[in-house]
Amino acid sequence: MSATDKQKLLQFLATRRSTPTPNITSPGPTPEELTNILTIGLRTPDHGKMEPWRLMVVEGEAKKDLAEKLAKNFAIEKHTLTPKQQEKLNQIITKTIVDAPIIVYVISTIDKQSHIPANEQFLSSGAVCMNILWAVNAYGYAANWITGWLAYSEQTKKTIGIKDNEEVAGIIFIGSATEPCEDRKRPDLKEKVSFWSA
Ligand SMILES: Cc1cc2nc3c(=O)[nH]c(=O)nc-3n(C[C@H](O)[C@H](O)[C@H](O)COP(=O)(O)O)c2cc1C
Repeated sequence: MSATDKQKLLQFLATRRSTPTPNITSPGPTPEELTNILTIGLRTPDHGKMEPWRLMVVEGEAKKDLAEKLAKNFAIEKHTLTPKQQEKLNQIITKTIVDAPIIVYVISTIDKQSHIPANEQFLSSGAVCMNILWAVNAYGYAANWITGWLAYSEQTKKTIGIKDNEEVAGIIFIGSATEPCEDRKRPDLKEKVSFWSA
């Protein structure tokens, strides 16, 4: 890799950021780009080569079906959420799901009998989510990784076909940003990094 390419790559790594879900709209990746994004997503560290994850893509008409089913579940379960959570979810169910061209569910498939700890299997799914964000952003598209009720509602898990040994690690909304977004406050290395000494 040339020095210029390295600089460009490092600049990308240093500045990549998510886009708020209400600001994600069309266009999204082409089918070929999506295949590359998901391939990069699954090129992920995985203790024991277990591949303890699967991906479910929701796009096109399927998003409308999902939005309708989620709206029904939400009506039943929303009393368990704070007013602020309800407002945010309502926006996602009624608008963002329809606006964002592609939604990817990253599902952790945990083998509890394995000698690889369950939390390591789940961590690998987190790495898949992060890799998908890198790949989406590298193509110049916008994305956001969310969970909350959409990932944890028992009724919704049934709706989308999450099995007993599975958990949703992330729901990645993918598309283009309606407007440039400000970066958020980033961690202070002095607070977060220490150097161990005996
Ligand atoms: C596991 C996980 C779950 C998240 N769930 C939500 C969520 O439900 N709602 C939300 O507004 N943000 C959620 N976030 C935060 C968003 O992804 C946020 O946009 C992100 O932290 C921004 O960081 P970035 O700009 O470095 O990508 C979650 C983040 C992670 C890692």
